[in-house]
Parts: sequence; C-alpha cells; structure tokens
Amino acid sequence: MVNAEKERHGGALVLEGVTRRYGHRRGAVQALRGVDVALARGSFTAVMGPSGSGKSTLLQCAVGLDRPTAGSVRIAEKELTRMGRRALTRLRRERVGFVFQSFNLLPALTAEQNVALPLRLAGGATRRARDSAREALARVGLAHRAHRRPAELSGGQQQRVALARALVTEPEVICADEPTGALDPATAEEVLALLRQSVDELGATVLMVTHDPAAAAHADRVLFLANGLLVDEYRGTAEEARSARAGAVTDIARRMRTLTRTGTEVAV
Ligand SMILES: Nc1ncnc2c1ncn2[C@@H]1O[C@H](COP(=O)(O)OP(=O)(O)OP(=O)(O)O)[C@@H](O)[C@H]1O
Repeated sequence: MVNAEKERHGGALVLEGVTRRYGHRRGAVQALRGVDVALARGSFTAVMGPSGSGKSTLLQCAVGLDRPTAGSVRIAEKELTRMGRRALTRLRRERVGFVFQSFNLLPALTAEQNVALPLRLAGGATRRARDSAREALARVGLAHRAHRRPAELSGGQQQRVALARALVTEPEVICADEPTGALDPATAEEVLALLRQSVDELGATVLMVTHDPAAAAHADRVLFLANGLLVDEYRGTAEEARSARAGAVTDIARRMRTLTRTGTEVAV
C-alpha cells in the first residue's frame, strides 16, 4: 500500500470530505470545504494558513469539539460524526489530549493534581492517578515542581504541565492549538522539543495549529489551508524535524507568504 492508503486505513485520525458551514444563506461562511487528511500513528502534523483560513475549525472538527456539516471524522476507527454528546465527551476525555495557548490549568490545583485530573475524571483511583501524574511530570522535567500551583510556575513550566496532562491518558491524538503562542522563543523551543519527543519516544500523534514557521518546522508534515481547503503540504524527514533546521523554516515561511498573498476569507 502507498503511504496515503496506509494512513487512511491505520490512521490515528482520519478526516474525509470534512465541510463546515457557519450560518445560513447569504451570511453563511464556508469555513471548511471538503478536507481529506489522515494522520499516521506516531506522526507530528502542523496546520498553517492565513487568518480565517479554517485552522481552528479543522482542529475542532478533528477532535469532536465541533461537528462538521458533512463528511467523516474517525479517531482510532471510531466515527465521531454519528456519536451523541455523551459518547463524544468520553471519547475526547479518553482519546484526545489538549494543549492550548493559554495553558488552561486549574489555578487552585497543584501541578500534580492538574495532571492527574483527566484520570480522576475518568474514574481512576487516586493513588494510581497520582503515580501516573508524577511519571508524566518527570517526563517533561518537572518532577521537582509537582506541588506548585500554576501561579508559582513560569509560562514554559505551565505549558509543560499542560503537556504532561495531555500525555497522562496516553491519548490517540494530541491536539495543540498555538501551544507556543504565549511563550518566548527559547521556552517555545523547549515545549516543541518535548512535543517532538512525545512523538518519537511515546508514539504520540500530534496535530498542532501554529502561525510560526519555526514551530511548524518541528513537525514532519505541514498542511497549508486557504479558504477552507488544503492547498499545499510540506513534508520533511524525521531527522530534519528533530533539528528543526533553518532550511525547513525558510521553506515553510516562503509557502506561508505565498498563501497570505493569495488567501482571503470567502463568504458563500
Ligand atoms: N462560530 C462561528 N460562527 C460563524 N463563523 C465562524 C465561526 N467560527 C469561525 N467562523 C468563520 O469561519 C472561518 C474560519 O475560521 P477559523 O477560526 O477556523 O480560522 P483560523 O484559520 O483559525 O483563523 P485565525 O488564524 O484568525 O485564528 C472564518 O471566516 C471565521 O470568521
């Protein structure tokens, strides 16, 4: 089987003909216009595109936070578009890890309690959840900060806690929405290296929206969206992605500039 076929059949996440329209008639906006994409297990995919091109909509439809108007979304062979609300909530809790630009940690809980939360919500025993949380915190280099609250941690440390929380359930897909948007470049590099490590060492599957070519260069594949369509794709080798080499950053930035010159929001 060729690669694309393999990804479609064994993919951790498969989107087929995904369309999302907001509003009705004249005021309607076609945010996605039939997107086909399959993410192989243990891969790191970035999504880029001009403002309004549909990146957030794609991410939200991919992980069951929004429902496509048409098309199919499957995570680990499970069709999301036909699921009821409760099943979808459970699938998100068990199969998806989330990392957001604003960290989204609960301020009253310690780092360890924040990381243990998804396991506790899924009904896991306190001690086991705590042990798994400690392990996940150690993985992101924060075992020694387990009892700090978010306000007592730097931005980069908070994002590492969020990453530990995303990893703790060993999800099928990690959905990262501008995970380095609020971080300085050096701290952003640390977080991206950890995301890369999760892919390489734990076999995580990462889907990340970013505006930053330097962040996207850590992915082995970059999808470019314009007007709700996938219009370009960059693929690097895993070796290149591991070092996020300057040539890749330049190539990705050049493709983005081309899109920004031509991509505009379209109302239908
Ligand atoms: N809830 C909504 N109701 C109506 N229109 C929406 C809604 N959400 C998004 N849109 C529209 O859908 C299109 C795609 O939006 P989306 O947020 O996915 O783009 P984006 O690429 O993530 O943009 P940005 O980079 O600015 O965050 C835009 O035209 C946007 O205005």
